[in-house]
Amino acid sequence: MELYPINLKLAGRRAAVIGGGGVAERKATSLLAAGAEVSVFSPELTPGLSALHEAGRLVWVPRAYQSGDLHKFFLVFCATNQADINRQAAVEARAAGALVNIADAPELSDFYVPAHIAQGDLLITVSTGGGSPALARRLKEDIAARYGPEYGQYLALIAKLRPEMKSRLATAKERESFWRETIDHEALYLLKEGKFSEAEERIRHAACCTGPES
Ligand SMILES: C[C@@]1(CC(=O)O)c2cc3[nH]c(cc4nc(cc5[nH]c(cc(n2)[C@H]1CCC(=O)O)[C@@](C)(CC(=O)O)[C@@H]5CCC(=O)O)C(CC(=O)O)=C4CCC(=O)O)c(CCC(=O)O)c3CC(=O)O
Ligand SMILES: NC(=O)C1=CN([C@@H]2O[C@H](COP(=O)(O)OP(=O)(O)OC[C@H]3O[C@@H](n4cnc5c(N)ncnc54)[C@H](O)[C@@H]3O)[C@@H](O)[C@H]2O)C=CC1
Repeated sequence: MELYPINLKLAGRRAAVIGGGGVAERKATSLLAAGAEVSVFSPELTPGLSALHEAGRLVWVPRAYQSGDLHKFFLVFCATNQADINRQAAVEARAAGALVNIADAPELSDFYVPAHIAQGDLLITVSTGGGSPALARRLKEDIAARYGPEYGQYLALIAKLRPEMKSRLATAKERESFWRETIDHEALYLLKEGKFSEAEERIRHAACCTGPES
């Protein structure tokens, strides 16, 4: 089935994770990284989830999931090792208006979590449509080796220039061709070498030599 790719803003949004095992920990960790308010319903937690709870990063409801638990959540992850409980919780969550991910039932889920790498605001995701999470993970590792932190730094520099170029270049068409032509491998190389000010200088120079008059 064709999936629709979308990157969600989760700051201040509530997410529930049912279950406290390894899968729940992976989901809770990436939710927290995106700024979600996470509640975990589970009689037990992995050491990693316990540490997050002790650090005040998430709410732990220390018991089995009960019907009535899932009001007012934007996302719900059903990640216990009990297939029937996961399905029951999913039905309740969806009826309450949440989007639901069921760890052991892709076919019943509203969305899948892709493998991802983040370098600053650069986010690269890999999905196999549920066909092979192991392949998604392997591709992610290959991509992470190819696109290092210098890409996040480069993005931060050119993102800063965008408002300026918007006022300098009058039409969307001009801006489009400027940005398409401006990806600069030399600047990326300088960033990789740790030469931040040289890279910034180079990017600024390319931008300042462009304008309606040039
Ligand atoms: C459908 C989906 C639903 C969802 O969870 O969103 C789903 C479902 C299932 N995964 C299972 C197993 C494994 N999952 C992983 C790892 C990851 N799984 C993730 C996502 C997804 N997993 C969604 C589809 C994503 C896509 O489109 O490909 C990643 C990418 C993201 C994340 O979880 O954060 C994360 C990589 C983290 C990273 O980046 O490192 C590994 C590998 C490993 O751990 O090394 C294994 C063992 C090897 C294998 O099976 O491939 C099983 C049990 C199968 C069984 O019982 O045999 C099911 C259920 C089923 O398939 O029925
Ligand atoms: N989607 C994915 O990425 C993956 C999914 N899976 C599937 O995900 C499920 C969970 O896997 P793991 O975390 O490895 O399992 P696990 O056995 O380590 O953890 C299960 C957790 O669920 C809790 N639990 C059990 N009954 C509960 C209830 N009624 N209410 C609340 N919590 C309850 C347990 O206390 C435990 O913390 C399995 O069904 C597995 O097949 C496995 C690997 C990856």
